[in-house]
Amino acid sequence: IKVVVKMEDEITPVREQHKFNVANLQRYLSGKIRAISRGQSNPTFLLRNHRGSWVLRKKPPGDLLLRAHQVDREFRVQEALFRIGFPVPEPLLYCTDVSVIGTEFYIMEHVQGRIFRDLRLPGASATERAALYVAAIEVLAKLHRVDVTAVGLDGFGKGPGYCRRQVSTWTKQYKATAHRDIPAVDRLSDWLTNNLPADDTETTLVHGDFRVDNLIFHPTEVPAETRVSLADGCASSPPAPDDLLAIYCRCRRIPPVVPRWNFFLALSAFKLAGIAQGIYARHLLGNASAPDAHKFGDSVEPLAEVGLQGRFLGDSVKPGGSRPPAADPRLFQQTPKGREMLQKVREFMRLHVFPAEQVSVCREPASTLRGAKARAAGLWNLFLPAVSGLSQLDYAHIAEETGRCFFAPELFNCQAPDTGNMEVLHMFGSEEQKRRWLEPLLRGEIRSCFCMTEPDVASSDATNMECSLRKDGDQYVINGKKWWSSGAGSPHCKVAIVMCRNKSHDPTYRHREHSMVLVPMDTAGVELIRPLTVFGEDDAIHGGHFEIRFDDVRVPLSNIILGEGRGFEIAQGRLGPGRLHHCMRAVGLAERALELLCQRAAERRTFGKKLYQHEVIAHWIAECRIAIEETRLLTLQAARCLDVGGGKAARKQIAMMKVAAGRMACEVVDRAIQVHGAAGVSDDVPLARMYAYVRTLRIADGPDEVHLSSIAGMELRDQLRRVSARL
Ligand SMILES: Cc1cc2nc3c(=O)[nH]c(=O)nc-3n(C[C@H](O)[C@H](O)[C@H](O)COP(=O)(O)OP(=O)(O)OC[C@H]3O[C@@H](n4cnc5c(N)ncnc54)[C@H](O)[C@@H]3O)c2cc1C
Repeated sequence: IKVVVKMEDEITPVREQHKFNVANLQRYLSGKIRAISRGQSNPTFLLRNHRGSWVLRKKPPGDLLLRAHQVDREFRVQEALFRIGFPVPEPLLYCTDVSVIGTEFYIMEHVQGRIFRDLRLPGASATERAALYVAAIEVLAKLHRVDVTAVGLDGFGKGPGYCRRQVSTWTKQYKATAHRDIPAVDRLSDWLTNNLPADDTETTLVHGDFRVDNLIFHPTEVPAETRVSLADGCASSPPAPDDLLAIYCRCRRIPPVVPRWNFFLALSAFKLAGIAQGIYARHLLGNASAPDAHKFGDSVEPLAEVGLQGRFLGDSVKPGGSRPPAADPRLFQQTPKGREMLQKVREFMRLHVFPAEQVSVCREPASTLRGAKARAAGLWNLFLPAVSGLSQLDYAHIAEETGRCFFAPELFNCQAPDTGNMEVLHMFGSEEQKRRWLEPLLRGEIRSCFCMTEPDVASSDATNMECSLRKDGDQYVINGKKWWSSGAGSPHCKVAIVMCRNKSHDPTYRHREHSMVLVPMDTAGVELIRPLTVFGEDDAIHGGHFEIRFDDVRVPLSNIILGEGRGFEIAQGRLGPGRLHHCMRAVGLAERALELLCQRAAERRTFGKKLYQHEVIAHWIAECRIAIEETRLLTLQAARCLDVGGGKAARKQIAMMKVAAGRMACEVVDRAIQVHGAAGVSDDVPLARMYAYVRTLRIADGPDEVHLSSIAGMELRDQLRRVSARL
């Protein structure tokens, strides 16, 4: 991200009133920069020749507002910031000789990148959008952290009293340009004057017009440090104001409290009203640069009204301080598209899924017909942000809904392990691998399985995996045994992603010995040995969990995903979203179990009372509700972290959610079973099957104990970092 003065995205002819003497400029620049002038439509100009391009910034022509357009100050600050590595374009020269082009000007590096004129950041994905907003806030905080004295700007500003000066300057500027009486502006000015913060002593560098469209973002990337630092902030898309404040405070290393927030909101609106009035006045004088300057006159009064509203907001806010972000339901709002899809999924479940479930209590396999209906309704592959356009947070709400019935995810082509495998292929697959496997998976034409766990080694430590990988000419040869390969028994399962190992005997290579390889299920040497049961049941709804032998299985070298030794990297990418989907489904399942519990407690009588009238049962109901809400918030928080910071940044939240969801769902279903008495363990209600499923959650995708150890490790690391940051 680079903080720069504004430039138009498109080069347009120089406006008549902005034209200057190009020959003079060329003469002046010869020996300094060789540049050819190509005008732009505002006081910032692109200079280009065969060697490169530069940017010229000058004062606008005509009578100017008091203390506005001080390009000499801009240049000086930019120089100071550039010296300390702050992301501004390199300032190159300043010309005070007004005879050259009519005003003072300076020239700086031309930075290439993305400028978003539309603050909704069209073209950026939901994840990227949130990250870009957060990056902007981080840069702002970084600017405010600059030590003015240390960068040589001591004495530059006027020191303490910033708020008082701001109110007075903007009042004067507004009055100098006002074309009619607007009482709201006067009232706002009076309120600000009479309500200045008592402690108005802080001095920092202030960018007078810090907005997203005054920033240049990297052409393609979001800064790596931004993605990582989002882990704690967990902003959504676009991030909520409280989130941005929390991130700002953290980056400035100040307590998460913003005193007199209402004053600053009102001041911002007042300044905007003043700016709008200034632009309109320049339009009346005929030297406005904005093409729609004539419209600004109409926005002055509404802006002042907004400022007056701002007075009534809380006197101070504590982003992430007075209340944890997770407690604010706005943090987990879906995008409009996400809400629309959730509604559609709910309606689909009501019309096509729940009625089918009653035919054969949660056991009816997903019918092709219902799957086709879901697909026709556009409810297909919703789990994959790149395909569905939904964020993880959007999909988390949908996964909760589909979690209420065992076979529902399959109807929407959102069933594990295919979802994780599709994610792997989408993120890491070659074009050929995508064409051959991802596309038919996305169309729902084939199924897949994921072969990581092995019978002979403790697989919760993935470095133990033994299944071997050996190169032989233009082929890989795989030998080993896997088990718990879910879905492998389905007749539609056509491909396995197999975690294999190329042993190096060097302990430093432990995490670089494993690779993931695509193995078509019909390859010679792949043998399904036996299906495994879960609590004695075959659990065959998605094709069963199989033990598989790989005996001299040969595949082309091009079947490796990402490259040799990249298995762990892929596993990290795969497991984040997959775990999130499991957990949100567990929340939906727990909701369903609580529903059944309450129905039973309300209709069954023992010892002269309805079950719920026994206090112990009433308390169970309350405890289940609390546990579900807690887990949902934790899970949605993990979804937001994933959206904003990616899998690496969301690791701790994902691990916490994974442990909490399995435990919570087991507890809720167990209580529902208890309330049902013997019926609870029968097939008349889906609770026994629900229990079997949620109990496996505490083992599958890594047992609770392993996650607890890694949460503790990350927590200790974070705590120690905080301590060292304070020192
Ligand atoms: C229903 C179901 C579906 C599955 N689907 C798949 C699939 O599709 N593909 C696949 O590859 N695998 C699958 N698995 C396997 C699952 O991922 C593994 O069972 C899991 O990773 C644990 O490995 P393990 O069974 O070898 O347990 P082990 O590694 O032998 O661990 C046994 C126990 O040791 C304890 N333990 C382990 N490490 C620690 C520690 N650091 N601290 C304290 N205690 C510890 C834990 O209590 C753990 O439960 C599935 C499992 C189930 C139940």
